[in-house]
Amino acid sequence: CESCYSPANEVIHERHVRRMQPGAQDATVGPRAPLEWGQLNFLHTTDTHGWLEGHLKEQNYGADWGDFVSFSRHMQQKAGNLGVDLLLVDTGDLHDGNGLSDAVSPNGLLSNPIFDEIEYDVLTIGNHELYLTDIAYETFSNFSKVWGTKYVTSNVQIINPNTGVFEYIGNQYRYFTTAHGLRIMTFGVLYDFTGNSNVSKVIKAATMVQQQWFLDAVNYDEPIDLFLLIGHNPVRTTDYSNTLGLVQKTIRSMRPSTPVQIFGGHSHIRDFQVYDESSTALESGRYCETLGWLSMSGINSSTFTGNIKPRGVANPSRKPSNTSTNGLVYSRRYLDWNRLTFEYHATNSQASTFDYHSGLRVTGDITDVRKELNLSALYGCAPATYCESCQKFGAPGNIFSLTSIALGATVVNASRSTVPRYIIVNTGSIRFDLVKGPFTYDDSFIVSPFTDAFQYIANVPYSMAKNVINGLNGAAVQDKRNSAGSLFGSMPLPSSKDSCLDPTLGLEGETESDLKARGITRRQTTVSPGYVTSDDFGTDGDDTPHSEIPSYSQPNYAQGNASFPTDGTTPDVVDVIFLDYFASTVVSILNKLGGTYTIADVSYYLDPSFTTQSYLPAYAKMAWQANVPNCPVGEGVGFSD
Ligand SMILES: Nc1ccn([C@@H]2O[C@H](COP(=O)(O)O)[C@@H](O)[C@H]2O)c(=O)n1
Ligand SMILES: [Zn+2]
Ligand SMILES: [Zn+2]
Repeated sequence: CESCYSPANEVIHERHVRRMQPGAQDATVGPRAPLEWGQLNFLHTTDTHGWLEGHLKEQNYGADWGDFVSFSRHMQQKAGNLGVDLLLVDTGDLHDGNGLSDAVSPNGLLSNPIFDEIEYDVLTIGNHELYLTDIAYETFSNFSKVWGTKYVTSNVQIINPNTGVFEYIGNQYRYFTTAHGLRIMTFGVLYDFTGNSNVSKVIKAATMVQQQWFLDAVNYDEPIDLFLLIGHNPVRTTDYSNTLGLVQKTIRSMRPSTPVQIFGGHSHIRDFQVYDESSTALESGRYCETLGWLSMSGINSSTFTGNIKPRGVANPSRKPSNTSTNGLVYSRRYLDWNRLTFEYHATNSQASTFDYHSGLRVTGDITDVRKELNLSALYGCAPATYCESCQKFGAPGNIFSLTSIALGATVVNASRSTVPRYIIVNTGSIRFDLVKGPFTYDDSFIVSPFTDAFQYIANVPYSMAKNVINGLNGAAVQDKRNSAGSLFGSMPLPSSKDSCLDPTLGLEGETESDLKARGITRRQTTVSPGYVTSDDFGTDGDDTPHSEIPSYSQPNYAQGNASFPTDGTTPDVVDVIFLDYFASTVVSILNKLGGTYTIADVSYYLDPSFTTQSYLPAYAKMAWQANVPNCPVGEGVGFSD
């Protein structure tokens, strides 16, 4: 940057450099309109998966957690000024997807304290807090203690290591009164997850809704103005993982007219569903790409002291259905996670600049942790971009074309290197696109964060082995994929100057003619590719309009191979290599194909320290290191440290 550096404002400089990416457009379309503020308002995050540094390679999602700290403080201040309530909600999955959370053991050790800088009112647990025992205990011993009564895990327990007895990781429910007097009962419900390690227990929703404590909480002896049902749980009731519908129905059967406001996650999409005339549900994407906004008015409460229709701002106006007569009205919005968006919606909070000291400090903490973990260390320079879903499976730019080559080249047991082999991974193990240009230590977690190890069954008859991949892809699915965005379609946003709004952006409530009166004619704007969401309220939920990114469905499993004869002949037997994550599924597929295998036939193909986190770095060192001196940093890529 030309002007922002001085030793005294190193943090601003660092962040500014991170945003001044080559190739930035002159102008692009920002938020479409100011937010509608109601009696009760929510900001919602979910499935952050450690992306607190923001998207360093996509300015469209380029804000970091420090920017979110400043934004949330502005919104709290604004809520106070308007005389309304604002609640901050998170619905889990804090790890597995970024170096900031995953380059330490246990995951989250350094990123959770950064995450904790947001003043959440209620939070709940995700499945990624429960796969591994050390992470489950980090969540129980540290995270849940930081959040106390605000951490609500209504159906998740863990063995207390001191007593040996199962207890709730957080609280079963939270009953609280808002700043303006609304009385709220909160439940936090994880979907019926079964992949947890054996120290935790996920009580099925169908069981939970029959438990006496739950029935007592719904029939609480204090008045309830609204049920706040949060869950790491897709909101769409047709999603096979959804159990929020059952919980909502149970509450509704006992409380016919009390509003139930639902926040979900896990399927990584933007979504909003109307459940009934006083229940709606919002899901706010993934990976710090989306900040969810929901506002509502018309809640009946004898103790509410605030404004039902705050003045000087737009108000929610949508009824859940055309025939609703109960007076409840709603608005929902999916905000793109960038400074332009945050600065636009933070206006009029009476603060003269956007950045709070607390926000700048958090940005500085992120920079420090990135340095400490050496996250920008380079493995190699990727010659092209490989995407998860923007290209057909099998296309050269599809990431599973790359993994197929990388697996063949790196998953090699020296003592069996001449035995032909198939190497199979679940496509859900890949979490993000791999971008042309520098492939860093951080990127290795972004693309393939899990620590699933390579197992195998030796000498499987070729006639059987060649059909395993099809069997897996046709077999009952234990895996789930849901990808909502793609780097392929992302475009950088213009950098908005620190502490200074883009002058072409209107202030809240300003029309085009107001702008003209201030001498501002907007520059030609460009709609960038990104989220195009359709939900129960229609197609106006995306705060920033985008053009649609192509999205192709992918199979659940993909494979590479190596050491097959090159003369066109077929081998008699091959090694079938797969991840321990789905070993039992492979055994059952082989048996369906005529085998008589048991899990005792499965052993490690490589040392279990070589995992799904290892093979892409190994491949990058092998194939992409020579490109490093000429690496095109100009592909929207820059380093923050
Ligand atoms: N060891 C693991 C754990 C999970 N996965 C993949 O992640 C998916 C769940 O992720 P969410 O963010 O949606 O909760 C799961 O379905 C697997 O695809 C994995 O590969 N290895
Ligand atoms: Zn997730
Ligand atoms: Zn999840």
